[in-house]
Amino acid sequence: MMEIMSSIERRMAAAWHNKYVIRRAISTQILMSPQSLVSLDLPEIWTAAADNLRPPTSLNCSNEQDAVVIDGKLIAEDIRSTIATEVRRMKESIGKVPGLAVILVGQRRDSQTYVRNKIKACEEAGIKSLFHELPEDCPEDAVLSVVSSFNEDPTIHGILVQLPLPQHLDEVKILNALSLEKDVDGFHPMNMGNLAMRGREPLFIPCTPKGCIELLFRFGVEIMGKNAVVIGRSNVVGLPTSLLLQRYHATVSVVHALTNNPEEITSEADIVVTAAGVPNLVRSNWLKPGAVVIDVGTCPIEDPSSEFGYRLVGDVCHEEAVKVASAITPVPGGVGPMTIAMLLSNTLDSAKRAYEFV
Ligand SMILES: NC(=O)C1=CN([C@@H]2O[C@H](COP(=O)(O)OP(=O)(O)OC[C@H]3O[C@@H](n4cnc5c(N)ncnc54)[C@H](OP(=O)(O)O)[C@@H]3O)[C@@H](O)[C@H]2O)C=CC1
Ligand SMILES: Nc1nc(=O)c2c([nH]1)NC[C@@H]1CN(c3ccc(C(=O)N[C@@H](CCC(=O)O)C(=O)O)cc3)C=[N+]21
Repeated sequence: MMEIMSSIERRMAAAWHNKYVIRRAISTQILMSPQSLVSLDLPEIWTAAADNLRPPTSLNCSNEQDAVVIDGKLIAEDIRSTIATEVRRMKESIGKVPGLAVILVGQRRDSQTYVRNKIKACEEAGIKSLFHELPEDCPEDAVLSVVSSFNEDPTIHGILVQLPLPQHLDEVKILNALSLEKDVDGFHPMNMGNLAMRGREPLFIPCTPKGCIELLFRFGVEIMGKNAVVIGRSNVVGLPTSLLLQRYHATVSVVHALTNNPEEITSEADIVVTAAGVPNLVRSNWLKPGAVVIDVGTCPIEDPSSEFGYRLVGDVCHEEAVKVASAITPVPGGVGPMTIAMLLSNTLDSAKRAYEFV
């Protein structure tokens, strides 16, 4: 294990160094023409930042026309199909496929939907999935024992404990029990710590932040030197997103529930990633004309006219923001599908690492 870790760390450190070597004057342009920078291999994702330095081929930083709506669903489908091809190649070459275990405690309807979507996405990509459901009132030891059995299972390369857990369970203890090499959510303190530290590289980048950055890459949004604001500072989304944006040399401000003048701070940003879970928090006066807006927020609100009596809305007042921003993600159909695609990507990376498959 130490040997694997140190070799990965060496490669990551080299990529980090390269980024500084290639650093050059920062352009004031934000939005470039759509281009694909996806890489399924973690180290390449880092070095892909270098491609961001390509001169922009088009620019749309004014509010003269409506924002480009970034179709996360379409991009996620494309990534999932690339993953499916890689999984097939792995199966044909070494007779193995990646495996993901999902643990769900309790019966929250939203969690059940997310878990179902994740399992379906695994099936479509040829990734083996194991689903373990536990009752709401199950003891902590029962969850720890399931985690431990997946830790020991060599056909499982990723373990996901669906959050939030019921109140009586110690989330920290349970997440700490996950094997570091199978922490495809990237929530283990060792992964998060390595994400935060210069010259270190995590084994996994948390899926939602990774999906947000991937969307920025795909749309040719330059990150280096830009002002970015992340609204929210949770361990799951806000914190790792701010760390990741810093890694790509944005100047990052974090806005949270106790921030004074959040709209003033946010209106300075070229890139806004919002993950507060507060519908319509971000109004048009929060946004600088031409800003790129990534809306992570996913809140169900009552809507008798929709099929299930509710619909999902983001943190951003979409109708207003499209008039000001240069690009924006919708909810649904923006970051959500990317989160799932990145989960599959992390699971594939993990299996490749385990089997030393390149
Ligand atoms: N699309 C996707 O794939 C995913 C979507 N989500 C969605 O993203 C949202 C955030 O999720 P998560 O990070 O887990 O949520 P948390 O509730 O853990 O964190 C919310 C964060 O937002 C901040 N916040 C709350 N209200 C305000 C406000 N009025 N102004 C500024 N900041 C505020 C909080 O600040 P403080 O720290 O001060 O309390 C906190 O840091 C939710 O809607 C969730 O459903 C989450 C994961 C994946
Ligand atoms: N250990 C863990 N890892 C997670 O990554 C994790 C978690 N727990 N707990 C909950 C949050 C939330 N989350 C989402 C995933 C997909 C969509 C998604 O696909 N959304 C669709 C809509 C889905 C629908 O119709 O309900 C969309 O935005 O288009 C949303 C949210 C992952 N999370």
